[in-house]
Amino acid sequence: MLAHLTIATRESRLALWQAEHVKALLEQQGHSVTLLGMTTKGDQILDRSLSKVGGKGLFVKELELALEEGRADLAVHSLKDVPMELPPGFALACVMEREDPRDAWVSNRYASLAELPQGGVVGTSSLRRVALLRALRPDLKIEPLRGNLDTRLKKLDDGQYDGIVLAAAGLKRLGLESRIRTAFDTAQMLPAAGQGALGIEVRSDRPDVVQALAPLAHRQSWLVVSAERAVSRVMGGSCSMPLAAYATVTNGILHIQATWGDPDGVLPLVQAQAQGPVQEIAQAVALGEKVARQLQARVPAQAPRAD
Ligand SMILES: NCc1[nH]cc(CCC(=O)O)c1CC(=O)O
Repeated sequence: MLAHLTIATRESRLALWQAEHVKALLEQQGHSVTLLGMTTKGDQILDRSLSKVGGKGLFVKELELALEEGRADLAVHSLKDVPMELPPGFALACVMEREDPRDAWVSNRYASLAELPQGGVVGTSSLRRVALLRALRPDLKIEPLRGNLDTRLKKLDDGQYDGIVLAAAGLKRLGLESRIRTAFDTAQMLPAAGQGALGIEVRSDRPDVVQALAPLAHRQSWLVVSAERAVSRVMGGSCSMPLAAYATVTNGILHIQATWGDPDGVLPLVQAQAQGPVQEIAQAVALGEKVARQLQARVPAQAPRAD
């Protein structure tokens, strides 16, 4: 059944690109689609790190309100920004084909992190990136960097940093791939759960919208991000914890790796991995949970837990 659908979206250039992308795909299916742009708290608060002001949920609450009030039918999110547990009444209707999941080194001075001299200044506010960078290069000076992609690139170009780390997916979507000097190996900079994938949120009582979205779902991407998000969920994954989780599927076997970092940067990184056959989402989730339990068993008892 064809429908008129309204997409709630943030108004950053990346969020609008993603919403337009979904709009075009739904129009190809014969639906008519309009966008409803809105600003979220996460877009407004730029002077503090997300982990201090309330976490990932800050980017999705306003959009959920629009769904709840019937002003919109679906919300398009970078899955990385979507909390592990959605509030009651909401569901992830679909996960779309994943873009490049890697982190990218962006710099006007150095072609790679390896070329950066001792004590170089790197910009990032992601606790995961901070923990992984510290493990790779304990000499670096890591400075906070927030804002949307254009803001972050502007701050780099103003000369405040020798280099910054951004998700390759966002740069590629905005036609800024040329800014990527090197894409980090996933083994070196393990991506965040869901990085590079888009998720579409709906109200749980809208099977009609879920049905309209079915052709946009990408099965393999859904499997891998389900495993990754299970790691975060078990670990209590708020963004006040440096946590990386990355899964791939080859010949029906899902392989997942995860890394836990100490928020205070004192304890060494803890790593775990698992693999197994996957046909159903539940199997992917079980592998993610297994990796999370391995991590938990290896995190030193005195480690501060995220609150
Ligand atoms: N936290 C912000 C955010 N959310 C999604 C992306 C990039 C695109 C994606 O991962 O889908 C970014 C920017 C970044 O981390 O550099």
